[in-house]
Amino acid sequence: MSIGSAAVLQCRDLKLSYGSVVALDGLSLDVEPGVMTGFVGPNGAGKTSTMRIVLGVLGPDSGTVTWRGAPVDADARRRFGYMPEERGLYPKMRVADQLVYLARLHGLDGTEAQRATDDLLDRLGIADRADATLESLSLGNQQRVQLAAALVHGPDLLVLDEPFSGLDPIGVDVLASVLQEEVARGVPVLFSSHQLELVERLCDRVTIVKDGRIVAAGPVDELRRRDRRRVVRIELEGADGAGWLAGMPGAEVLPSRDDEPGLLVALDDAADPQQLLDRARAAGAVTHFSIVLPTLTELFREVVGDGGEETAAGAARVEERAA
Ligand SMILES: Nc1ncnc2c1ncn2[C@@H]1O[C@H](COP(=O)(O)OP(=O)(O)OP(=O)(O)O)[C@@H](O)[C@H]1O
Repeated sequence: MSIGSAAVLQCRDLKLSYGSVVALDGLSLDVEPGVMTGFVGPNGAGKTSTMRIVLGVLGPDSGTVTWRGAPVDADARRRFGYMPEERGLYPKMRVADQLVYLARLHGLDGTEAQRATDDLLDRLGIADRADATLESLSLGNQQRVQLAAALVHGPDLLVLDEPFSGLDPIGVDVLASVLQEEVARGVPVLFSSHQLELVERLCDRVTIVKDGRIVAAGPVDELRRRDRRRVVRIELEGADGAGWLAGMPGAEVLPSRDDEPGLLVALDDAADPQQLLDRARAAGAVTHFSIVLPTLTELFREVVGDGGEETAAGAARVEERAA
């Protein structure tokens, strides 16, 4: 995996078990300044556990977390912004009041706290809800307040557990642009998500976790380019479906993509694109044949899929090449 020397936050060899359940199995993770890092993986892979350890909500069984080269202590953590999965603001308290309260807990004086609150509610498009109780807001607007709570003290690092879940496209855009502003100020952002198209669109880097270990990490485009599989896009006249591909070794038909018409076929190391073209020609008139990059979703399916040894080997190769 890629271990960047510029990383400000470094998790090394984190191990954590809940009783007999191994949640983290030697997980190492880097977060660099001014970089948006997507933290993705299947349900139960260990994302929330990692984030809780970074924020000191949980202690690991072993392993270290350092911030700017030193072990993370309470002072450093006060400078972190965290949006936990379990959310946890006060439902009956007015939105602005609780943001001011949280900012003051983090050491801002009354004027600064009020200014930061007004500014954030404005940036997040909910200034008109400042005097409403949290519970009276729609879920999407409550989520915006949760992000405001993570940001109100001007943190040095943002760690966000599924900040986009349940948001409509406008809510996604609002949150995304606020996060991009933070990244532009140099604040590293680490967020978990199952919305891989969104991660691909927003993130500079992605870290993929499976079974408590990182299986791929690096710049999104680099991981896509370095995937061991080639994805071929074929347009074929005179043949329906993909029956003509049946039995070709190392070839797998992928789900269609909105932005790429035709048939998408992933070829592994052993498969020969020339053989694919020959077969296509035998089946009909080939009007298009090109190599396209896999999407993050396709890459994710490959490295975390339940394909047994072959998939694990593929994951190791992606990891190796990203190093
Ligand atoms: N409090 C707990 N007690 C027992 N097991 C737990 C506890 N919290 C998490 N686990 C287990 O630890 C593993 C990692 O869970 P974790 O919540 O970190 O994964 P995740 O990647 O955040 O999952 P998701 O995408 O579903 O939120 C899972 O097997 C989970 O069932």
